[in-house]
Amino acid sequence: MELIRGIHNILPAHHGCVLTIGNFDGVHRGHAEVISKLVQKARQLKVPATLMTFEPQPQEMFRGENAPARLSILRDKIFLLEELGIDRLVCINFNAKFASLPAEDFIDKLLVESLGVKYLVVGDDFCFGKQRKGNFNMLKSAGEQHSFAVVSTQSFLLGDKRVSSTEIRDLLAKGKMEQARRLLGHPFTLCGKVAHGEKIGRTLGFPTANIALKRQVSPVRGVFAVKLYWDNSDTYEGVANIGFRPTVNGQVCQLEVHLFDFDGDLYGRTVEVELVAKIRDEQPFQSLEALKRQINNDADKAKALLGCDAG
Ligand SMILES: Cc1cc2nc3c(=O)[nH]c(=O)nc-3n(C[C@H](O)[C@H](O)[C@H](O)COP(=O)(O)O)c2cc1C
Ligand SMILES: Nc1ncnc2c1ncn2[C@@H]1O[C@H](COP(=O)(O)OP(=O)(O)O)[C@@H](O)[C@H]1O
Repeated sequence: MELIRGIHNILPAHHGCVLTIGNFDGVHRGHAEVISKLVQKARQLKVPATLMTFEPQPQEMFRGENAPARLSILRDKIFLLEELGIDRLVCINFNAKFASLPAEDFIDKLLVESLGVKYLVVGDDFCFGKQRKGNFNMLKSAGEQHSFAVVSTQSFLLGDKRVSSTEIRDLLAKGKMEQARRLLGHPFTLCGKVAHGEKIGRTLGFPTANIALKRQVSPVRGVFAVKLYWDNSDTYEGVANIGFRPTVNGQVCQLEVHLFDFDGDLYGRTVEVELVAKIRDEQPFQSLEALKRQINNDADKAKALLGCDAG
């Protein structure tokens, strides 16, 4: 998959594509359905299947910390979109300048002149351009004028439930990991770099890799059975806490993972943590001793949930 970062990197050679536009947060089963149709059309028209997305996500630019917690960071999206057969990802830096681009310019300059769209798939509630004046009907008439088809995505249902990023966030917040996984079509993971912490973990007998979530707000909190891996590593199993660590007066929300059969050095490594099942909510403890006893318990539960050997 080719990654094009920023409008200025769209070259004349990129003219001609089938396109879909959106956040694709989580790259869930509804997204996968849209992408599969797009890829089919691309193969038929012999042009690249192209997806336009925004970084940060528009709500993050407009609402800052009040934006909903993300299901996937760009790195995860790239991986998942590539697996689904997207040939080109156009990632637009969503800043005040881009947000003020008039809807007509978005269509004429970007979609028609630069990208040479042959077929466009968007939700029929898709709004774009300055003051969000651009809409589906406007795209439809531009399509008639420049001879490209504009089709709307259908809601993808699992059972009687519409698969949406909001629904998945709700399931995750309630700790319903298996249901969330079903709607996502893949496990929910958090990704980040292992940083130095306060070195308390090892004194408790539970070294914990502290994984900085940077600006990512986690849609989940609490204690989980997890799997952890990086690049082409083996998969390690463990138990993790995501929260503020009230017992040691933590100030920022942090992901901490203790791995069961590991005694290496993880500092500086970018790791992916799959949250398999929730064990409990985070809570304050009277002493580190009490916390240690609880973590022991959590580790046993995690081992049972992951199907590891007891002990
Ligand atoms: C499985 C697990 C469960 C945890 N649960 C809690 C908890 O309920 N409350 C809390 O304050 N800290 C909890 N912690 C976080 C510990 O406070 C933290 O790992 C410890 O302070 C070590 O910090 P350090 O890695 O910076 O040395 C938990 C950690 C793990 C690994
Ligand atoms: N079983 C293990 N699980 C997690 N981290 C481990 C393990 N064994 C060794 N480590 C290493 O120890 C570090 C965590 O030790 P800890 O005392 O909690 O220090 P810190 O406060 O810096 O996280 C990890 O970042 C990792 O490099």
